[in-house]
Amino acid sequence: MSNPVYVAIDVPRLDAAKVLAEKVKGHVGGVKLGLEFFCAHGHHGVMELAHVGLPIFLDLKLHDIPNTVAGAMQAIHVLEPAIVTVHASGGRAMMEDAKAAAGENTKIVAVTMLTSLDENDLSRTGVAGSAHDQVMRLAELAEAAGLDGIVCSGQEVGSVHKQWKNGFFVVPGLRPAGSNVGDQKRVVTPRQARDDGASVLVIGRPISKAEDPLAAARAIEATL
Ligand SMILES: O=c1ccn([C@@H]2O[C@H](COP(=O)(O)O)[C@@H](O)[C@H]2O)c(=O)[nH]1
Repeated sequence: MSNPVYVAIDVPRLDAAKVLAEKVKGHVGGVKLGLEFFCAHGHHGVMELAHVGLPIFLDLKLHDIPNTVAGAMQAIHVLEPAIVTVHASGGRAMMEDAKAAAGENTKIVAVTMLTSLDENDLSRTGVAGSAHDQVMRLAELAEAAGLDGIVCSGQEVGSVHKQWKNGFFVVPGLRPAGSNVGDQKRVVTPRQARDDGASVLVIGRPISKAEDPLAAARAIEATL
């Protein structure tokens, strides 16, 4: 089985991003580039990181009207990302148009409820009910829109996996036992997420901020 860990490269400098990716590349399965990286370095930065030779996950969390999101998908087509994110709350038409505009080798996955949110945060946005129910509802919408899968926390991935048997599930908010959770609220260990059916494990600071990122990536790989 290939390594399910995608290392989140949330660092502002391109040279530091390349050094980190090169350092850990033997112990992760892919590289996740998000808003911080893409806003700073754009297409050029993604092409530079592609030289590392690992699949690229563009975590852009697109959320706009369908026509605009489809245009953004077409604009990143040339980068041949393995995975791209959109927000499920953008609605079914937006997700359908995103999928239609994507390259056939790119998986489109919908962010359901950010792992930095809990039920209090959800209720402040006007949504009553549990995180679990919100994730299940948006997963159903994403599946109906023809997406490949969703992003959810490890606390929900087991239930979603039972409902959507061949879905592709991206799980961030992962922390090796005893490590600092930071701004994440719905957290599990990488091993638990994998056992519950995660397809991709997104891990950022536990590797990127470790004193020795290579040792951290190796230690996480050994738990899987
Ligand atoms: O719900 C979500 C969606 C995306 N993310 C992204 O994953 C990484 C997690 O980084 P850590 O340092 O391991 O917390 C980060 O790039 C987020 O933008 C998420 O955390 N939760």
